[in-house]
Amino acid sequence: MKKIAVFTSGGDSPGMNACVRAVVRTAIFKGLEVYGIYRGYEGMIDGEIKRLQSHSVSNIVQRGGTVLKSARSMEFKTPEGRKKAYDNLIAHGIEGLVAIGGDGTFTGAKLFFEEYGIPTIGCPGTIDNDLYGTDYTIGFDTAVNTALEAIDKIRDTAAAHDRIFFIEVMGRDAGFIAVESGIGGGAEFVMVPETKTNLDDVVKSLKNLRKTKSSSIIVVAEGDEAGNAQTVMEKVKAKLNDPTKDFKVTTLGHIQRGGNPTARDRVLASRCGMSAVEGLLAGHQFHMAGVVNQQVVFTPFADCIGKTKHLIEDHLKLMKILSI
Ligand SMILES: Nc1ncnc2c1ncn2[C@@H]1O[C@H](COP(=O)(O)OP(=O)(O)OP(=O)(O)O)[C@@H](O)[C@H]1O
Ligand SMILES: O=P(O)(O)OC[C@H]1O[C@](O)(CO)[C@@H](O)[C@@H]1O
Repeated sequence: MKKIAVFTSGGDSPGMNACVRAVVRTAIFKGLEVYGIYRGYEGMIDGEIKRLQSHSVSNIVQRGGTVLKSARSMEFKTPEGRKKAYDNLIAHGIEGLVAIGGDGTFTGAKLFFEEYGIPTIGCPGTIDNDLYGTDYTIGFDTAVNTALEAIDKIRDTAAAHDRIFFIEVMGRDAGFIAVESGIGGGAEFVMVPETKTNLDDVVKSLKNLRKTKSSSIIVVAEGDEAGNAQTVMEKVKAKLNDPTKDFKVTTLGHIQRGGNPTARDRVLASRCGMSAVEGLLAGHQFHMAGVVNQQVVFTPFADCIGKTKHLIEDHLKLMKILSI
């Protein structure tokens, strides 16, 4: 293998740049030519492919977002789009790919490999942490810390005004950000898509808490089956039916996706990037390079997207015990 390309796809996540840098520098170290594909699969289809040198990735390890840009490409979901992408890769002589993204990115990569046979290694780049085959995804730690900082600040107002705050964090299908920011931020309740929320329990717990605490923080993952933070707040407010209580909703939104990556994310990203190139050279073809129990592990895309990564049981237990 002489020429490889790297791209970032799906939602950007802090640490993607550190990962790109590691891919580029490892590839050069190993004597390979390395190319950057801009705007994910969209750029693969449009032929936005440029040779990268070591200096192309200088001064990016500390930056959020992605210098290669990202996109959600509808065209890549079509056979015609994928054929165009393949033709562009062949025109550039690219023999291997490193895809940095989440489960959607790996779903596309698996299909593309099955159709065209270009070896592809994935790096887990998503703030959601919802990928099987790695303990943590690149960007998750930064996102949790951003959410935590916001929760700490909101708590000041909640306490000063005796308010009940519903704080919405990201996670369409996964509650990892909600649970870890909830534990770290001392939330009274966390609502996540993985477990069914009984709103009567929330109300009961708020009533009990009122005897000892005058303010409360409830962290709601955006994909909770009971609804988003606004919907949940309205339902709980109606059930609690206490006009003396002041309810507020804060949606943290995309602030969680940006910012300088934490040390943990930079190290994880660098390690996954290096391992992806080593994996390609070792003959892996449709695997994600993740880190499990401190060790690099190559997991087939089919498992990364097909198997469920469960929330840590102890974290859920902690939420119950610590919020009394
Ligand atoms: N079934 C599929 N077939 C082909 N390509 C796909 C498929 N699913 C996703 N993709 C491609 O992968 C891209 C990235 O997927 P998606 O937008 O779901 O983000 P992601 O990788 O899951 O990241 P995040 O977790 O941050 O949202 C899609 O825009 C699309 O181009
Ligand atoms: O920026 P977009 O495309 O609206 O995507 C938002 C989604 O992306 C994520 O940040 C990562 O998958 C989710 O948590 C969130 O629901």
